[in-house]
Amino acid sequence: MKQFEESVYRLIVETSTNLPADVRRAVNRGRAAEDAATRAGLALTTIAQNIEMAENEISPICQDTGMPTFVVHTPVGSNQIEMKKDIFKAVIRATEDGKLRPNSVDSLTGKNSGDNLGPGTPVIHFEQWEQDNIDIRLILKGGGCENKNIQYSLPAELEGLGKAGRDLEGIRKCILHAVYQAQGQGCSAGFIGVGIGGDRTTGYELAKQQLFRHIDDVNTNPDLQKLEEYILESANQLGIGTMGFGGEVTLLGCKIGAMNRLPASFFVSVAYNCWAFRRQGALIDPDSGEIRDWLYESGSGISMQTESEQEASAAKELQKQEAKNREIVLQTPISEEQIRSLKVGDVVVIRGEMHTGRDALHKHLMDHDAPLDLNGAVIYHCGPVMLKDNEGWHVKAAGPTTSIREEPYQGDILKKFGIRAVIGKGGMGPKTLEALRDHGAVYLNAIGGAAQYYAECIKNVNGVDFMEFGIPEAMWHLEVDGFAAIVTMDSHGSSLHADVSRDSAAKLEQFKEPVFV
Ligand SMILES: O=C(O)C[C@H](O)C(=O)O
Ligand code: SF4
Repeated sequence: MKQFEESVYRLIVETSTNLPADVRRAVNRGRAAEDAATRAGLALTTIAQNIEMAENEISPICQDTGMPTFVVHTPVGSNQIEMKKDIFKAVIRATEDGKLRPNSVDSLTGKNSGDNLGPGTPVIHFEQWEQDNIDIRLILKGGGCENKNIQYSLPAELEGLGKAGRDLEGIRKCILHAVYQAQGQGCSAGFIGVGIGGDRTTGYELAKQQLFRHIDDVNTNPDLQKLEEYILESANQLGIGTMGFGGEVTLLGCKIGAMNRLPASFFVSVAYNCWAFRRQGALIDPDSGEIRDWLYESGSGISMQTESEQEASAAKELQKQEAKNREIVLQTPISEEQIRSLKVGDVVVIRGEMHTGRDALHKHLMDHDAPLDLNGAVIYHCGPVMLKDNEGWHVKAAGPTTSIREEPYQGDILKKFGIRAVIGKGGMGPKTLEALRDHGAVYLNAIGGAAQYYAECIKNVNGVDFMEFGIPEAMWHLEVDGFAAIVTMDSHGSSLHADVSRDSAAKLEQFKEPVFV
């Protein structure tokens, strides 16, 4: 099995950088259903562009390359111990090459192992089968969407939907509720895998197995097939939209599986996956270790440009120009006056220096000084993929992370350091909104997962602090130009996120009445 490690390496690179054909088609269907001139339409255009950039650059589609999870079927008699060693080696190499972000963090000390290895990471499931090939599949599911997974124990009382019993009706309500509670925070438009039954562990496992199904397959169980179709259609009426901006496209795929349960338990487990639905697989020759075939059609043949974009390049230029005219340039450091002139819906373009900061930094800044003056500064909720060579650090991928995690800290930190803008995704809560109003600051929503798109706006890495927090959590000082984002929370008390959340809660109630009786 000389080639096995190389084959696993190729599988990792392909998974991280080239979104497969079925996922691309689903995103394209979403684009066709959304009005291109809306905020959600704009977000989908950026997503489409980012998918092609990642493929061309052979760089991560999203900076969060997730929890590498391998599912391997091996012929009887294959040496799984050797395979595991090769998988580890391939993971280390892919991390060194910037195809995976170092994502394995000690839960007690916070120390990043730096190479994606550590207790419990990567995840590898082996299973024997009576076939000649090795079937190895990989999913890279990021942390933001993982945080939106949810498990229901029936019977339950669900917000907006009322009683959910131990039947298809109850299951239906749980799944709709799962999409609703994710809002835009898991980088909608998303895909969901649902596991009905099992125990708390196997229920989630079943849900994640569903994510390995082809998006266009048809469930062999007619009840579940109907439910899948119903959910896809109904979830898209919730009005959450891409990135939670509101709109027609909230869900791109729904796959449901069922297994037996204990008499006392009835779990419905939902695994939420962002649009950056990265999974691939290969059939491998058990003697040579070479790849015989890919298990999911490659995305390379599927263009992410709409027909009109391909045809009308002149019109596109005009559109671009118009968009440029509407944009507001924010040069850092930003004044309070400039911030006060902004309102929800404005598109801004940032020029100058911004500083990354996420969980570790926010906690630290609560009771420490900042390493530099942050008056008028922009904080970017981002954990980039970075590589170092003789010339210094380079950004390989740098999209936003879910901002709501910083809700306990953000308001205090804004005021303490005089920060004027926070960039992230998914929005923040009432405490931050109040601080934005009191202090004069804005929240800017960038497009989650568009890691190549934003990396291109970063012109220089000016420096870094807190490397001891690990690459994703360090405070990177980045020189940017043309970094576009949308004001979704302003300094006058308005929040697009609060509006969409309220509207979708009202829409959810429309699904209260029985459907499958
Ligand atoms: O960790 C990250 O970079 C992003 C994360 O996947 C998120 O969605 O918040
Ligand atoms: S940032 Fe968004 S696209 Fe990237 S892993 Fe997190 S949820 Fe997925």
